[in-house]
Amino acid sequence: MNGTLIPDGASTPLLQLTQAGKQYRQGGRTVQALQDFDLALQPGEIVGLLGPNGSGKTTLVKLLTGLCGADHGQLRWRGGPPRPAGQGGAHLREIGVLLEGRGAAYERLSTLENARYFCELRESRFDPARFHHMAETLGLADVRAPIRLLSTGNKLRAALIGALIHRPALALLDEPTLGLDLEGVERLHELVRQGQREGQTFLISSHDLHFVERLCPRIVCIQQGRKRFDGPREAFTHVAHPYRLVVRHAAPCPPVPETLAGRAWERQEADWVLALSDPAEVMQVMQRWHDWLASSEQLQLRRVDLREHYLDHLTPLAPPDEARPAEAAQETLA
Ligand SMILES: Nc1ncnc2c1ncn2[C@@H]1O[C@H](COP(=O)(O)OP(=O)(O)OP(=O)(O)O)[C@@H](O)[C@H]1O
Repeated sequence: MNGTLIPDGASTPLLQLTQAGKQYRQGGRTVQALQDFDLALQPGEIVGLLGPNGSGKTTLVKLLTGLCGADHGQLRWRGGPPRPAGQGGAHLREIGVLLEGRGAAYERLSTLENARYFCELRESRFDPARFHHMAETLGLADVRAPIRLLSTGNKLRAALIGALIHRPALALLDEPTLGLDLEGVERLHELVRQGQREGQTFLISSHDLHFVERLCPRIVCIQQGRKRFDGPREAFTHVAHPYRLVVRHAAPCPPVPETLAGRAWERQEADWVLALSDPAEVMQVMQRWHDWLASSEQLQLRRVDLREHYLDHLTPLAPPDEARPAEAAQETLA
């Protein structure tokens, strides 16, 4: 797997969160931001945290950094005794955090002064060589200008340096690509990989699917405060039936060949859509229903992309007793 450090599943987790829960009050209403949330992070892992807006990602990051308390749940750090989740403690010095694309940056200071300041705050020695190497890796040239005068992308670079300068064992990066240009994203990749080579653990929350997919061997998906997926990237991106045959046709769809067990045409607006596994299945359907396909208004064959697959993962399943409209509408030509 591209030469990166593969965590040993049997080692003691750097961090272990169990059964964490957090509610907020919003006016007269209660919002369950996190529910029964378990998470173990191994040393040297890069984990991508995905979830729609309001799913609880930032709450999780805040809870791990003691910025918000938990209603219940426990946290262990380096296999130590369990403590109530969401509390402060000495371990916080070993954590670096970027929250909602912002982080450790006082805007009246320069990037250099800011990094020094945050090192002192965490009782860590400031290493000028590391600082200049980080600035160079991220492509930030003017490290002496006040941060408030920098562009949005460069403010983010300054905040990343402030968050990571003290070599935190765990880096929590919430939306680290917000406002970064393409080159900046590549450079951030490099910075994270360098950190991983030094044994750092990263939990990266982002809406940038391609960034997460390229960088993170493990994906955690959260929806409505609950964990919906936690596993290897390959399992997350694996699609059993990756091809979509999309047919625009006024006439009813034909029956699905028996060999495509369990699958059905789905009605998506004006189109009939069938999920297929491989080119052999595509050819089978095309040969069998040649005339129907040939008389269609439009015919398209495409592969499911990560975005679509991600939405499928996160779309709540319809209750079993609720017939899906496409299936209900399906008729046969036979
Ligand atoms: N301080 C707060 N007071 C009240 N409700 C809050 C507070 N912070 C978050 N929430 C609510 O908790 C839920 C989870 O929010 P959170 O910010 O953790 O989600 P998120 O996944 O980070 O969202 P986004 O992708 O939009 O940043 C949302 O319903 C949000 O409205």
